[in-house]
Amino acid sequence: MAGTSQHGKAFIRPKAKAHLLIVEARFHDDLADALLEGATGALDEAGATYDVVTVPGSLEIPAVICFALDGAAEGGTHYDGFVALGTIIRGDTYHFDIVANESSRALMDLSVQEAVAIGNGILTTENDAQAWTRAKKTEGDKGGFAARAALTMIALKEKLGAQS
Ligand SMILES: Nc1c(NC[C@H](O)[C@H](O)[C@H](O)CO)[nH]c(=O)[nH]c1=O
Ligand SMILES: CC(=O)[C@@H](O)COP(=O)(O)O
Repeated sequence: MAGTSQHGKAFIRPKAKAHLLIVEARFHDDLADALLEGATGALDEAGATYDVVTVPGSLEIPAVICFALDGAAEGGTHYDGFVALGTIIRGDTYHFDIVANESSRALMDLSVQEAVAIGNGILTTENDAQAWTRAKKTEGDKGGFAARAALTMIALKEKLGAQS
């Protein structure tokens, strides 16, 4: 995979034990298993705890994060950060662009408008082969990358004194 790197120096960890929500889209089931393995492996390694919510497709992921934020405001579980996992593989129609662009846009809107720590592990690929290279924990490990990115954002929120 071109430009593969673990970007180790970019990652930091929160001081306290963090609790995250992984929101995984299972549109491509086997790839979802691979992404989840990477993400949970990275969170376990960091000593973080997590819940997992499964949705049908990547377009559903941002709304679930909103539900969790609403739930926390109503006295439910508070999550320090979120990991979004999914795979979008180009088909024959414009649908790919909608799912890829809109899921990403909504995650970015949430992260900057609501100051939410999110790691985006939604793959957007031309074909299955590209997706597998990126999803496998032993190769691109984009699930693990997204989890480490979420932990880094939680740590940066802490460091900069933002409300958790
Ligand atoms: N084609 C892909 C989808 N499409 C499904 C949508 O995400 C959504 O579930 C549907 O429109 C119902 O609201 N999702 C993926 O994650 N990956 C795809 O390749
Ligand atoms: C995300 C997609 O493009 C795909 O799953 C849908 O395929 P198609 O555009 O051929 O309907």
